[in-house]
Amino acid sequence: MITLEAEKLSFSYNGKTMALKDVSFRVKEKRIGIVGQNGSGKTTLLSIFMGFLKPESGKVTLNGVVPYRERGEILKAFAPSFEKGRLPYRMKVRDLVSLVGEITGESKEVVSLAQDLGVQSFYDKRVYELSSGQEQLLWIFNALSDPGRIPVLDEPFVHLDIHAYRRVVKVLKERFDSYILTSHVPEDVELLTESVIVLEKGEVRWYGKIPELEGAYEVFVASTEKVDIPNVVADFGNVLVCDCDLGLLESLMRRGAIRGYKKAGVRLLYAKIRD
Ligand SMILES: Nc1ncnc2c1ncn2[C@@H]1O[C@H](COP(=O)(O)OP(=O)(O)OP(=O)(O)O)[C@@H](O)[C@H]1O
Repeated sequence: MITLEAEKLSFSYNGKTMALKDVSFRVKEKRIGIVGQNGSGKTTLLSIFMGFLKPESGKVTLNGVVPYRERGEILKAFAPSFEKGRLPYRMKVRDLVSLVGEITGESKEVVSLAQDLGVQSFYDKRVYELSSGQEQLLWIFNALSDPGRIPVLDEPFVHLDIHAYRRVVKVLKERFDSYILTSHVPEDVELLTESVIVLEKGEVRWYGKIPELEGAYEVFVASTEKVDIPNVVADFGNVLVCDCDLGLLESLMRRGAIRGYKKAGVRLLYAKIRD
């Protein structure tokens, strides 16, 4: 179980950009998602929990440990994957995988993980030769390869194609019962986590267990179709978020006027965010 706690936590870069403002929450869960739009403060929050950044004010603990005071303790228990980190750039991927196997003492599992993630398809490349998506897969592999540590994944899907995305989702769902991940995509955190912290412009908009989110539906329409749907909260092109009646949606479905609908979940919180 992971317990993330923050109380009136604030952080600014260079004393200017307020990245987190008076953020408070307590989340206890095995799989936790941090979700928010670009620039909402996800990486900053994760960096504070990993002990890489010290809060300007307020309190923060991860499993009872104050991260910036005991970063060593945190990194013994958690394996962060940050896109902006460093990998041994001249090394061949195959050698890197072997090295990780030696370090963890779990060579067989490590090779099988590399295969399941699709990393073996670029074994003969050196790290500096990798595409963005391949490098990201390697970062994910790195964070997932130590069985003794809980993975912490910052925007793991951002450069991945649909096949790589599905492989990573499968690996996470089948092999890992505990991790923290950030994403700007509500559906990703709904698919992979049980509790979320929703950030909006450096503040917490909502936190808690995903099934506790009630209300509106997402309605899928073809872009050419003109459908009269009441109480539209937000319009994302051919996905509308509406606070409407289930009976109405069922009748629209029967008439073929809409393509489908589902509970809006985390997307409802996004729908209410205004630029
Ligand atoms: N090194 C930095 N120096 C100055 N400002 C920064 C720095 N890193 C982030 N910021 C600012 O802090 C705020 C939060 O950034 P952060 O990277 O935490 O957001 P994010 O939610 O992870 O964004 P994204 O989804 O785009 O990765 C933004 O306004 C960003 O411009």
